[in-house]
Amino acid sequence: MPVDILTVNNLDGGYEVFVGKRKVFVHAVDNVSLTLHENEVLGIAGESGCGKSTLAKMIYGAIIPPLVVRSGDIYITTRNSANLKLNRLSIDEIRKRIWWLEISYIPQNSMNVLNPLKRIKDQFLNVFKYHDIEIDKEDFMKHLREMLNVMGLPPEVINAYPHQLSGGMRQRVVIALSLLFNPRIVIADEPTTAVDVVTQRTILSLIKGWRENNKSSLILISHDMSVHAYMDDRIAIMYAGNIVEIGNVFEVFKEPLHPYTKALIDSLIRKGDRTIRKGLMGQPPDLINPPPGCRFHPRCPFAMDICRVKEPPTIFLDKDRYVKCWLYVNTR
Ligand SMILES: Nc1ncnc2c1ncn2[C@@H]1O[C@H](COP(=O)(O)OP(=O)(O)OP(=O)(O)O)[C@@H](O)[C@H]1O
Repeated sequence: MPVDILTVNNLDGGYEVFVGKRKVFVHAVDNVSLTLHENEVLGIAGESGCGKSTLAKMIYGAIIPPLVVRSGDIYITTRNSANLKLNRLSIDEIRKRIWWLEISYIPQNSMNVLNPLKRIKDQFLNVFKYHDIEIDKEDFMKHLREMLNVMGLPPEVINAYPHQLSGGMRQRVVIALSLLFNPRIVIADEPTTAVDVVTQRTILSLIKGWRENNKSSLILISHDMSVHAYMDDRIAIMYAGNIVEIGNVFEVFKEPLHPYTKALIDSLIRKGDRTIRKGLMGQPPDLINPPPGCRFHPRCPFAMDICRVKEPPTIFLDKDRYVKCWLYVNTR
């Protein structure tokens, strides 16, 4: 039985913003529940704007206005086996006890987060200072060289400034920084979208290798289904703030249940196939005013009357596989 190290229960939230003088709520994460197992890659897939990054920020505890969490709980089991309710901790406790040590976050476009005025070694040193961790200079340099090596970077990078490195190298430096203290959980938000495909493959392989060696868990956010096919153990499919399907990646690719999952998989280009892939018709809904019933119904080729008025229930096939769709009610 896999051990759950992170549990998200009915998490709900979004952005409180003004449209003109009117305050509105962008409901980006709608009642999401999921678990993350020890030593696994859980992918989160879905079109741009479906709430993947918002969910990641909420799990990480980076709740900065206008983002608000309206309800739900997040539990984490730390490396010393403490069970913590993350959303009960103050931001200071999260900073000191959780970030970098238990959970690291690689944000979107992270190659741009490095301080342009500081050499790479000083950026690593800052993380030690931030956590009040004293380290002998020689041990620090040794650890730094090791971390850069894990990410396939030469030792010369230590003394470089960010502008002296290519985009792919900066990206790998940021990933090495996030792995500095061997966190139990890494959340990587589109870690390779800003780099070319060859660099993308290299970076994904390096992350994969590091994770397998350290037996850490990875939440991997990407809109690219081929990245998920390569990296994931389980995959969660997100649509308009909901997780509409979750399951073992092989099972989901072999037998997708939700019509949205089917559409995402059908849009993948396959070797030797020269036909133009049909994209999914229509646009994701406005999350200020999402459609009633199933949020996917306006684009769903199988929509029934009930889908237009009532939110579908979550149907569990087993503990780790569920689908949120009326098509499966009374049929399984
Ligand atoms: N700071 C913000 N203020 C208001 N709305 C926001 C903010 N950030 C994101 N949103 C909205 O929240 C919704 C979910 O966005 P989110 O970035 O989480 O989606 P995503 O699936 O990660 O997409 P992408 O991959 O394009 O970032 C979108 O409608 C987006 O416009």
